[in-house]
Amino acid sequence: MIRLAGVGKTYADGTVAVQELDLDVAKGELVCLVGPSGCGKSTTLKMINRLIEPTTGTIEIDGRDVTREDPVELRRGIGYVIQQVGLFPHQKIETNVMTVPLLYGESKPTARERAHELMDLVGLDPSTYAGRYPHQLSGGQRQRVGVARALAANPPVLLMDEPFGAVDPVVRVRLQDEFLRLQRDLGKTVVLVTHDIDEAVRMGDRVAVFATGGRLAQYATPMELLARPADAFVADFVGSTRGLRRLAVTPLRREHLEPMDGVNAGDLGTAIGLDSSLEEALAAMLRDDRPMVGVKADSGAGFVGVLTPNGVHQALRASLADHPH
Ligand SMILES: Nc1ncnc2c1ncn2[C@@H]1O[C@H](COP(=O)(O)OP(=O)(O)OP(=O)(O)O)[C@@H](O)[C@H]1O
Repeated sequence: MIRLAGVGKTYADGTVAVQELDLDVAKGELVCLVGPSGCGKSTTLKMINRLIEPTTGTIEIDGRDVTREDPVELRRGIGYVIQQVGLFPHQKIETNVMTVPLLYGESKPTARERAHELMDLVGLDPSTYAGRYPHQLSGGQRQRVGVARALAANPPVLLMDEPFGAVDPVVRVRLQDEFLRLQRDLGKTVVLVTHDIDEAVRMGDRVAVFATGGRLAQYATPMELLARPADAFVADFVGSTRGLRRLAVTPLRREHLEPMDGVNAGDLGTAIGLDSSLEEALAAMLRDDRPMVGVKADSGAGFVGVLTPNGVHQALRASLADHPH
């Protein structure tokens, strides 16, 4: 869907922001670009929608060279979400979101209807928020408006630059979850820039780790990245606690459960679902202060087994085996 080949950017003052970058993003995939400050993440993103022109290489979207597209046309097919949402301060939220449909020649009533739909989609009740002004919203709510506006033209591609950067950590996680849920239905092709490795491994189908000087150090699934960092730079960047992070991206597996034989269901704490991560499983054991947690296929059903810390260990090891060198 998006293909960067040999892409480089050297700014006029000689700063090499990105060098020889090859990166492909499949249709419907969410890719996170992560790395320390100044490593060329935003520059890369802005080259995709031609806010910045590359010095070398080619960028294709759906097989079409973006440098040959009219930039205005190009950007219609690409939603762009930035940290400073860039809402018009003197216009109501509704009007802010309506801007894009109006731009496409929709009538006012249709544009308004579409704006309300989009507000609903991002969890802002139009009956409460349509008439408010940007300063009357929280940072998280403003961010949602930014996402709604970026989705207004129903673009197949979304570029997001630190979209959840301006909010506190709790709201941040909530926005991440909301966006992931939305993305499950929308299936956009998304490139998301973040400096936060936790955000990258939570959100990304694949994660591109950039090193200073715009070098792509590793491009892999979150699990691979955490289990097998490509070099010392990536290992350092994902941190010495990467084993803990792996818990969050490793699903529990039926084969690592132990049978219920001899376990009294009444002795178990709150059950977890078969679709839980190992992190959720361990969290449940710690919360309920039990040495095991009961697992159910769905909340109404009976137990399929119990997971113990030993099972967690087995599951982690098995996930490593899935990702050989
Ligand atoms: N217009 C410009 N002229 C010269 N150098 C620039 C320009 N814009 C960015 N740079 C430099 O290019 C490098 C990459 O910048 P970029 O904004 O892409 O990094 P980033 O990884 O997104 O950083 P951050 O996480 O801090 O936003 C930096 O060294 C930056 O100082």
